[in-house]
Amino acid sequence: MDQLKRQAAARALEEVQDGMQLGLGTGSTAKHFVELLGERVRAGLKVIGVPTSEVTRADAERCGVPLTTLDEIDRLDLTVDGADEIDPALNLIKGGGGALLREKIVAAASDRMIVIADDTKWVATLGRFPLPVEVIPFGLGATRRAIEKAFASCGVSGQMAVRKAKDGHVFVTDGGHWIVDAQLGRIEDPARLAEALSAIPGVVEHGLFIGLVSSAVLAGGDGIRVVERRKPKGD
Ligand SMILES: O=C(CO)[C@H](O)[C@H](O)COP(=O)(O)O
Repeated sequence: MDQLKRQAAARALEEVQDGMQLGLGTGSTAKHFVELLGERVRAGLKVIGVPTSEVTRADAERCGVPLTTLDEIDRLDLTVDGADEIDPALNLIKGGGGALLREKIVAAASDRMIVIADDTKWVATLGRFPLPVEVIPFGLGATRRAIEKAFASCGVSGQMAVRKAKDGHVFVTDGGHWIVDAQLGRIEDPARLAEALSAIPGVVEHGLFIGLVSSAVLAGGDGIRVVERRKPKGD
């Protein structure tokens, strides 16, 4: 599986050109991309990256990839990131690694986003992977009830749990927030659900990435498949 992730990362690296400003994703697949990018940088490629998490920042620094922030620059040419699920419209569930907020800010600031994954992430309908919803700890009970209402209004329901870290304590995101993971099974209308969740005051962000991806690079036993989004981003 790790080999497939690296293959997908290597294919995405072919899209990187000298002088590009890049968004650097988070997770085990995105880590391969950062490592391979670092090899190219050490061989003379000139790029600058914006990391989507503190973990990716540390990886990029270790690999020698020069970094900047979205305060220093306005736009990114390309973001390369992983995903937990990818549907045929190239909508995603992200946030398994807990970096969904910065990942979405970076993706939204990018002209193009390439999602890289092994082909087990490809699904007909999003929802089997628990949907991460990043929340403010204050008033969590009220926020959870509002989330349940939003789910019901979109015809979905399922158990919700505050994410725990490996040490058993509540998982805290880079932004200091918590994550509620919702086991929904099937999300028939992810765009509608995304809108409903975004309207809740205690929800900082959610893991539905709608209309942000330009193309998906999927690595499987039969090789690499590149799926392009039908309409260019922004249209
Ligand atoms: O959204 C993410 C982190 O917030 C990751 O991209 C997603 O969890 C996929 O990770 P991996 O490549 O390790 O399977």
